[in-house]
Amino acid sequence: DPHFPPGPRALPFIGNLHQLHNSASYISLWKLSQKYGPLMSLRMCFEPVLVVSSAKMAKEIMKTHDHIFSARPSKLSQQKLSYNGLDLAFAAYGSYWKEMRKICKVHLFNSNRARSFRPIRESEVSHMLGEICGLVSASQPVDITEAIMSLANTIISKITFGQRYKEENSRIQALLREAETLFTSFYVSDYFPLLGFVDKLTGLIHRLEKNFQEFDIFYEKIIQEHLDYGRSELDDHSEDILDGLLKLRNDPSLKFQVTFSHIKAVLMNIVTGATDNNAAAVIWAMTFLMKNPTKMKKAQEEVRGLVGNKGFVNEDEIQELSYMKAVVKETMRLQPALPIIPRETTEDCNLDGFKIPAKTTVYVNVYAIGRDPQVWENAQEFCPERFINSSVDLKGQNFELIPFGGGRRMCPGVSIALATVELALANLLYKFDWEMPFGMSNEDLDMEVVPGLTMHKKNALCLMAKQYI
Ligand code: HEM
Repeated sequence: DPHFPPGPRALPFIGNLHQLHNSASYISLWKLSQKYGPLMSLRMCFEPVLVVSSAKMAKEIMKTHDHIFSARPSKLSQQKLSYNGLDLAFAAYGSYWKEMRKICKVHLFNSNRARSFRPIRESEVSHMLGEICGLVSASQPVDITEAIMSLANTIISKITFGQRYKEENSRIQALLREAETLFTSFYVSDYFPLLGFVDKLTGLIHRLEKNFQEFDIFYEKIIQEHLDYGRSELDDHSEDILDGLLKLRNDPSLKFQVTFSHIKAVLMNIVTGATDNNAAAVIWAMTFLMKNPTKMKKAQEEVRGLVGNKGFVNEDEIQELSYMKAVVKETMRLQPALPIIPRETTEDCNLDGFKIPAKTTVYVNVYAIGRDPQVWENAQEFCPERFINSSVDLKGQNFELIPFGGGRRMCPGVSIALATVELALANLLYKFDWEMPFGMSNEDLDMEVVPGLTMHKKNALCLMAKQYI
């Protein structure tokens, strides 16, 4: 059809399932887009899918036609784990989502609140540095992956629930891993409703139900603890996100009554959306810097020059570290934590001369856009310098760099995320000199990715540290 963007041939029945649904689909789609162009059509079984792979087209759908491209495809696993779309991330686009988004923006993710978590971030980063110092004294290697995952977890759980998960930590970790797998599994019922029994036979439905129930018990317990202790009346503790959500239950100005299910659904978004993405950014940044020792040195000189012998980089100082911030942007350009953003059209739309029908699934390939040779010089190279004296930022206005998405559905947690990522990275660079473990060179460092929702480094990043200060 000449009205439709071009694309690779679809197979009978499954369509382009093999290209769209595999552990590195962002890479296979990026390669296909080099042949078929920045707007490409495929089929997921019988459903049409539009893949967007250039900054110019991302701007068309996230700015010019944002109101048409702001729905999300509705899939079984997401609906189940989001209490049937009572959350923000998977809610159907419409008045409910708008109100929920407003509530979250005003009450949960505003910049005042992001700032109020500063003491939590600073004390947890400091705690992590202490642990690493312990390993240094014992001449032990540092598992950066583990250190950063544990940091991201603790910070998000303290921000959200006001406490660590404590004894539940490993159980919550396992639940999160399982949720990630369930989010990215292929459900026959999503594409062939009449064959839904297949998902029962494979055990997926049972696993989904179990994961949902276990998370539900966990949220319920934490909610009860918050209510029982009358915590919100204690003035010596800063309000966590759950306190903020609980207060909304009796707010007459809201367009709907906030129930425990709404609250649990939003908690799910934060727990699954925030922790891993934050951690991945720091781990990849350290990996890139280890592979590029001159850039590592430059980043370390910047932070050490600024902070001197004070011993810790605080959040005011972070704002001065333009090279370190450029390292974060460059990392997110090359290894965006969420390489593909799913959207769906709500109406027919003309796009670049093509007709895109309503209810088309849209995949914005953030990974491909970050490597678009039309906008990025030496696109494959890790070069933070490209962001020095550049106005390109991560706030969703520069469509060549959209690791947090853009438009009305953009990530609302961007300030909370960057605050954690930058503080952790700056302190790792300031406090230690990093080397490969004995007998290894930086060429042995791989960039392999684990299949899943977040683009995680597959093999743990283990390094030797020498204390600088
Ligand atoms: C480095 C860390 C993070 C990255 C890379 C990231 C990335 C993203 C992306 C790409 C989207 C989809 C945006 C779109 O459709 O245009 C998104 C949505 C979302 N993110 Fe994040 N995120 C991060 C951290 C966080 C944090 C810390 C929170 C909460 C505290 C959060 C909460 C959400 C929510 C609730 C949505 C759904 C918004 C909606 O559909 O209206 N994220 N995120």
